[in-house]
Amino acid sequence: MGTAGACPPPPEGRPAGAPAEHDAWTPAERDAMARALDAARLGPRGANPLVGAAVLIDDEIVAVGHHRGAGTPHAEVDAIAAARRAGADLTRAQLLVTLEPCSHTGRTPPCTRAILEAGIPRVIHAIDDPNPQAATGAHALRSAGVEVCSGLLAAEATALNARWLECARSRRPFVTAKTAMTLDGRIAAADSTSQWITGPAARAQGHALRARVDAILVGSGTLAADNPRLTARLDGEPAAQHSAAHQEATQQPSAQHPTAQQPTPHQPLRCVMGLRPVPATAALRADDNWLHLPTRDPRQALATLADRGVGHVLIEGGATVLTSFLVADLVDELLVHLGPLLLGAGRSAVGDLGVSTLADAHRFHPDGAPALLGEDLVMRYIAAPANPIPADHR
Ligand SMILES: NC(=O)C1=CN([C@@H]2O[C@H](COP(=O)(O)OP(=O)(O)OC[C@H]3O[C@@H](n4cnc5c(N)ncnc54)[C@H](OP(=O)(O)O)[C@@H]3O)[C@@H](O)[C@H]2O)C=CC1
Ligand SMILES: Nc1c(N[C@@H]2O[C@H](COP(=O)(O)O)[C@@H](O)[C@H]2O)[nH]c(=O)[nH]c1=O
Repeated sequence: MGTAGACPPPPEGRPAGAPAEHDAWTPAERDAMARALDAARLGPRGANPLVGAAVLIDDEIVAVGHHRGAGTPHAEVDAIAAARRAGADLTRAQLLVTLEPCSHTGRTPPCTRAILEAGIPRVIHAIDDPNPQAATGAHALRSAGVEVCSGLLAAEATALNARWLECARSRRPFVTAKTAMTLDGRIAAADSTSQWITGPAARAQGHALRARVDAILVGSGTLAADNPRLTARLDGEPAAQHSAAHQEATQQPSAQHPTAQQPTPHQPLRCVMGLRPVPATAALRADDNWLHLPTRDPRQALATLADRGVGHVLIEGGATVLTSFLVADLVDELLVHLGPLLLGAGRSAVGDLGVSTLADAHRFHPDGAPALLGEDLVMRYIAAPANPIPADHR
């Protein structure tokens, strides 16, 4: 546990998420927060932030936990459970967590309750929670007699969730864009055929993603060309060659569920964006869980989705719609599924971004290792906060 006086001043008055590093943290506290950040990275991107936690007793990390996505235990609860399994005496522990513990009941009970029930006397969180519903956690813990400090590795914690924090600030859904392209960057042949560029294993991962987002969006061009169903289905073969971390992050269907064409329990809201009316015969009208967004403005589309309670939307294309979200810097996460074929002509995955010189390129950072699913390469990228260009690429 940190020495008396090592706790930085209470964070009141500091804007949510603002870094406030302090030089009085012990090396063990720093190590534990670094482990919590590493654990956080294992979680899936989306409507929820990436959060990790570590339990420290006598300068020893006795347990680490992280959040695995909506509806699953929060990082604090995960770490506390792991500490209990290890037989740790939590009344002597400090809990280090990358985001302020929540004090509200969402899909899971408040983390403050779990901390108080465990009898943990000291909590260090890296950054404050910008969600007004959850942001009273530090106050609630202090009121109950827990010592609460914040600001340790705050810059790293802010960077980890930069795009999520931006979504929270601007009250818009987190945007994942997925595109299945050929080796020469085409998403459809000259005659508009595109099914299928990627194989069953990569498509199965696409369906697993559909099954965890709140909404899926395509443009009216894709609707006209493909008449897609846009449902989440466990079709395709289970993937054989990808890491456990990748499997967890994407909630890849396991080898035990190779069922063909079976709808998953959660279905996303199926959305089509564009001014054209949605034909009465469109497959996505199969039930009421669909929405026409009669706009070409991506911000307008996201505002409408936010009003409908959508926290995570998947943009599946086509190129025109994807380009409009990229131009507006509204793609937080980009998934590229690369099929081993060449077309030489046809629809490019991305249209004109208004970039005329390399220095203005939209840059993304790899988010985990690429995975080979069947014969397709699946790559995950995260957008930089404001697409800064690394110095060595200038
Ligand atoms: N391989 C893959 O991963 C995918 C491939 N595809 C393929 O892509 C092709 C379709 O791509 P694309 O033609 O680009 O179609 P889009 O699906 O991007 O739809 C474009 C249409 O959407 C409307 N629209 C919505 N927002 C905007 C905007 N910001 N600016 C301009 N128009 C907008 C316009 O129609 P309106 O007049 O209604 O406003 C426009 O014509 C098909 O061949 C399909 O098979 C599609 C998805 C994924
Ligand atoms: N062509 C292509 C994809 N295309 C996407 O899948 C949609 C069809 O969805 P559904 O009708 O529900 O099966 C299509 O309109 C487009 O959004 N996806 C991929 O993973 N790989 C591919 O090669």
